[in-house]
Amino acid sequence: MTETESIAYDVVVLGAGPVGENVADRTRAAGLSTAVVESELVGGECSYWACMPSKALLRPVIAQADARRLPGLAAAVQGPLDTAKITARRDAFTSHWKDDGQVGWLEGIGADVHRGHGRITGPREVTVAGADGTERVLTARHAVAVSTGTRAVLPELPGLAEVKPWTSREATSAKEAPGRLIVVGGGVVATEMACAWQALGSQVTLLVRGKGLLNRMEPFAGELVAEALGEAGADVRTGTSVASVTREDGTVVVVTDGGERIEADEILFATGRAPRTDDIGLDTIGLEPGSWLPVDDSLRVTGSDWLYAVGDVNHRALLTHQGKYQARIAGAAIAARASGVPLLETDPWGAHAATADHSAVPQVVFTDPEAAAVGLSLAEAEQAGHRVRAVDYDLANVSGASLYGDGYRGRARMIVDLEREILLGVTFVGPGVGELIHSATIAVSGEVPISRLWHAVPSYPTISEVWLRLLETYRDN
Ligand SMILES: Cc1cc2nc3c(=O)[nH]c(=O)nc-3n(C[C@H](O)[C@H](O)[C@H](O)COP(=O)(O)OP(=O)(O)OC[C@H]3O[C@@H](n4cnc5c(N)ncnc54)[C@H](O)[C@@H]3O)c2cc1C
Ligand SMILES: NC(=O)c1ccc[n+]([C@@H]2O[C@H](COP(=O)([O-])OP(=O)(O)OC[C@H]3O[C@@H](n4cnc5c(N)ncnc54)[C@H](O)[C@@H]3O)[C@@H](O)[C@H]2O)c1
Repeated sequence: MTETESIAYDVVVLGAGPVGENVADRTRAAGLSTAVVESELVGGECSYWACMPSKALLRPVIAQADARRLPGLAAAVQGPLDTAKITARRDAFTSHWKDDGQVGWLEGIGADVHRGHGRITGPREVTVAGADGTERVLTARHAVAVSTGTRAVLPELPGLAEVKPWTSREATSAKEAPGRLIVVGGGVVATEMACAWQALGSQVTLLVRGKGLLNRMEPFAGELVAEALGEAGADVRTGTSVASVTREDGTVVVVTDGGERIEADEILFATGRAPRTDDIGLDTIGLEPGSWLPVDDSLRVTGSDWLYAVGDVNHRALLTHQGKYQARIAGAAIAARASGVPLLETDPWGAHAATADHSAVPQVVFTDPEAAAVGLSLAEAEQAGHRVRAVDYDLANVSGASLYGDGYRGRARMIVDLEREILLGVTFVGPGVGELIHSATIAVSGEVPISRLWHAVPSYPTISEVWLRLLETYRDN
């Protein structure tokens, strides 16, 4: 028989990924009693099957590629990577898929962790079904925050389930490199995982249905990454779709839309994400199960005064750092409303408005070379009706870049809003540029005028001197 317990809180957070954890952090800091519901591991996709394990796999790959561009060091790093040691280090970064540390952290801030599958069962009510058959009804005096994230989407190909394809979960947690790996997709997961597993010992074939990789960034980002993947030995095929896939005697067999047959040991589908909202009780409150949850800038779901959707699940920006930013804002908005503040600071850039989601989202793709961007690309800026100029610079001509590695290849672009003389977007592609993007994020989110950027002097000889070159190029052309 099911035993039901009922507990009242100020706030109930559904989903304890990085975003749910941060909502709880802020509501607890405001003195609100907070329950956090988690059906798998506290820490979410990011900690166990996404950001952390993928970057732990990629870090030695990038370090080796950098070292190979330095005479005197290159010879010392010619051998293959030690995949077993790298996956062991990756396992340590995922705490061996145990969440005691993160549970302890949540308990340390005074949040109650409820393990089990949570479903909304009415206004301000979440029912948690525990694995042991228990049921707890959690009621929220002020807010329910949904931060249930996403899952991988697989294309509808007949017999795909029998092939047992990899999704991002298997690609980030595999113990060994498959001899041959087909990667389907041209987005961030596909390019990062193709780069990682090619270097870790697989022969990778990347099947991209579109014209190129990373198509949300400036076109040169995908071009430079594709070129480097090819040089690393991967077979990058653009304009290629999977017509059928089967597993024959253990071997994966893909037939492409062009009729080519490709064999592999494993196949990874990195073909996008869907919201984990199909089984969280949205129908009980008049919302569509399986849909992304649209929100206002305080992260409150359209039409509701108690339901918030934070992180991946609202589809604003599927990135951990951006979800955590939203969590800080949602937590502050929940706390302000709970304390009866009559007017919230919801104007652009106010304390209760996730304004950066619209105009200043940064992202780093951790491939060799790295691709990093913030704000709008040229195409996005033009589409939005801005009068803009794209200013380009070849990173190879920056002293700091040529010192960084011989034969340095990279490119930078800034998008100048010609009306306001501020930057709408910046993209850097090249080895070592990931750490540069925050300078651009400050320029874009701060709407720093070009006239003032001249006074932000980059140190010599760093790759950051590209800032000076971009300003000179803008001034002189
Ligand atoms: C391979 C890969 C690499 C990535 N690398 C990066 C990166 O380098 N940098 C970056 O910024 N972003 C990266 N991302 C994106 C990043 O993982 C997500 O943006 C981030 O995890 C979103 O956090 P979240 O808390 O919204 O959701 P999630 O991390 O998905 O967490 C949601 C949590 O909710 C739980 N949950 C779901 N439904 C229920 C329910 N009904 N009841 C109880 N609990 C539930 C889940 O178990 C999960 O723990 C990567 C993504 C992938 C796939
Ligand atoms: N370093 C990072 O910041 C990082 C790393 C990984 C993932 N992420 C985030 O996670 C999210 C998910 O990434 P993703 O790469 O899974 O999704 P994505 O939406 O970025 O890319 C999906 C790719 O699959 C292709 N595709 C979709 N359906 C297909 C089909 N049926 N057949 C062939 N190709 C198909 C698309 O054209 C696209 O190239 C992204 O928003 C990304 O920003 C971030």
